[in-house]
Amino acid sequence: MIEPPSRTATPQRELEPPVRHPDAPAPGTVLPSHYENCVACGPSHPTGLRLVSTAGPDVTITGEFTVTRDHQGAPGLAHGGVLALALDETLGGLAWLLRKPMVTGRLETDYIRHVPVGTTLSLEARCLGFAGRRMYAKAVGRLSGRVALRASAVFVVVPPEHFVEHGTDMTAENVHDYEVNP
Ligand SMILES: CCCCC/C=C\C/C=C\C/C=C\C/C=C\CCCC(=O)SCCNC(=O)CCNC(=O)[C@H](O)C(C)(C)COP(=O)(O)OP(=O)(O)OC[C@H]1O[C@@H](n2cnc3c(N)ncnc32)[C@H](O)[C@@H]1OP(=O)(O)O
Repeated sequence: MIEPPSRTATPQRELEPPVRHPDAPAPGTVLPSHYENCVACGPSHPTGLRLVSTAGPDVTITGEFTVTRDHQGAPGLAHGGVLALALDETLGGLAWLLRKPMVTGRLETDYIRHVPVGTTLSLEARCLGFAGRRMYAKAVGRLSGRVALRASAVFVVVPPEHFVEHGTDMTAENVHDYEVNP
């Protein structure tokens, strides 16, 4: 089956420019984990990435995580799926600045350099803009300044009820809290 053009992470038309929400955390603010058991950012997850994100200027986010033995694919090297997780989380963090609930629709990843256990990956995500409910964004991951990963993504804006309907541990009440006081 041929995929419709809207499914690629490359915008097919001019995008609405992204607008940083007036209540977005100031640049330099370290963002709290959005869920304590999140495999990417949750402090309670026993083997998660414990990725820490920071608000950047405009509609950008930076993130950092240190690769441990829990994140291996080949011995001593990070698993590609784990690296995609780190990119997904950093890109998803753009929701803090846009203040819109959204889910990953598509994530295209280029693996450029291997990422060894013990190294710290520095990530950066930037919102390119919107086409209707679709949010387009790019991310890059660096090791000591050298590009190791690149990603392009489409996130889809969803109503807050999405997380109540499809998740567990979510009630209309705490989704509301999450929205107004994330
Ligand atoms: C709750 C309030 C929050 C407020 C926010 C405030 C603060 C933020 C706080 C915390 C957030 C911080 C950090 C987040 C960190 C990490 C985030 C991780 C994110 C994930 O890890 S999340 C899990 C993986 N993710 C899924 O579990 C999605 C499963 N999936 C679905 O739930 C549906 O599939 C859905 C909803 C995607 C669409 O379903 P739907 O029925 O609502 O809409 P529909 O199909 O009509 O698509 C509408 C338009 O999106 C286009 N579109 C759809 N799919 C596309 C695709 N794949 N590629 C390109 N474009 C796509 C269509 O082409 C159409 O575009 P158009 O209208 O222009 O034609």
